[in-house]
Amino acid sequence: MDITKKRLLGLTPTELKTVVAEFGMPAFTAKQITQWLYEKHAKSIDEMTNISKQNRMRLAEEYEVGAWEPIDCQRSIDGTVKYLFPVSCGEGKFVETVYIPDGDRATICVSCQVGCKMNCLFCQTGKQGWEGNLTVADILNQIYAMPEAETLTNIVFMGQGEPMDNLDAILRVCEIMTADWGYQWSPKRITVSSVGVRNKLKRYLDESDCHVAISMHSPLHEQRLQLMPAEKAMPIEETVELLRQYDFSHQRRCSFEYICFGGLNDTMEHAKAIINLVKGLECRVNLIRFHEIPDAKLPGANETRMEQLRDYLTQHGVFTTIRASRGQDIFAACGLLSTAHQNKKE
Ligand SMILES: C[S@@+](CC[C@H](N)C(=O)[O-])C[C@H]1O[C@@H](n2cnc3c(N)ncnc32)[C@H](O)[C@@H]1O
Ligand code: SF4
Repeated sequence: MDITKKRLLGLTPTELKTVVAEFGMPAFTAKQITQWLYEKHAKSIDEMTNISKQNRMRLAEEYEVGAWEPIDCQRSIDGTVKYLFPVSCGEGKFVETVYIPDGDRATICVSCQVGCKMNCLFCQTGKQGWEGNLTVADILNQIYAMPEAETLTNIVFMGQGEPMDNLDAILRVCEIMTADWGYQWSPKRITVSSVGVRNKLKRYLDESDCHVAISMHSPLHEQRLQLMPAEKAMPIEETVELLRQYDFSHQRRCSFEYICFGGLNDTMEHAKAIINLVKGLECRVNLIRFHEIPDAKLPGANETRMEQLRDYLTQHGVFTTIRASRGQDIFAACGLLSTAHQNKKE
């Protein structure tokens, strides 16, 4: 990691062509670098052995690959691993990234911001406040430099931050992950989660084929507003109305995340309102247990009511599952990520 150098990671073939042209190198060098980055996952310019030694040395004067290793990791008893990655959006800043193995699947939960502006009442990242947007290289690096990178089957943008608030970078990462010249992943393996942000969500839906997950948490305007200030700018009804304009009946999936707060948002009134809200939209609902955070006086999930909610919604045509809480013992579960402490320490 050399912060005085520019990073190749995150650049597209077109951008790499500009870079090599500036050095007076042949245009095909851009293709070679693209392959070293996104097919062979080289960690250093020196590994790019089909580029002449002299050109590698010239490139390395200004650039590095930019694969920055995690500086810390914590392991949960359930196999989940939480990494602490350095990022470039401000001195001494870090984000957390979670590796979640599950049978023959392995999911990475990626962060896109240091903290978050959205200030949801129940979220530890929200409590941190916003400290900066990650660059494309910072986001991609969490996948690139994760020790388990080769085993990954799925990516979820459900770590720190609101993806629609850093949309250019998110779209670029999705492009690199799915492009023929990139990782060549199917968009079906990537899910971007959002609270719903006006104009941005539409742009994401238009410009990407990856799945979308919307954090609903209440179908009722007043209650959602209390839990999530973002409801003011883009009410859940408007979000659903927008989603109705897209086709989720084939490859692309639309899901809603719903944290269960016992007695607060898991009643029959809520169940009926959810069914009414999503009527006619091809979607599924994921119920999540509330992972308690300090200073948020919200009730934990009631398991029985959660199961009743799941069954009622499913019986009424809204396929619903309960998401397993993973990595709770190392504060890696949904909504528990925060780097406020590490950032300050630095
Ligand atoms: C941390 S957010 C990041 C993605 C995006 N900002 C969003 O809100 O959808 C990922 C998911 O974690 C959920 N979450 C946040 N705080 C939580 C908590 N304390 N317990 C359980 N889930 C939580 C969010 O509502 C969201 O569905
Ligand atoms: S739940 Fe998502 S949008 Fe809300 S504060 Fe946390 S990270 Fe931000």
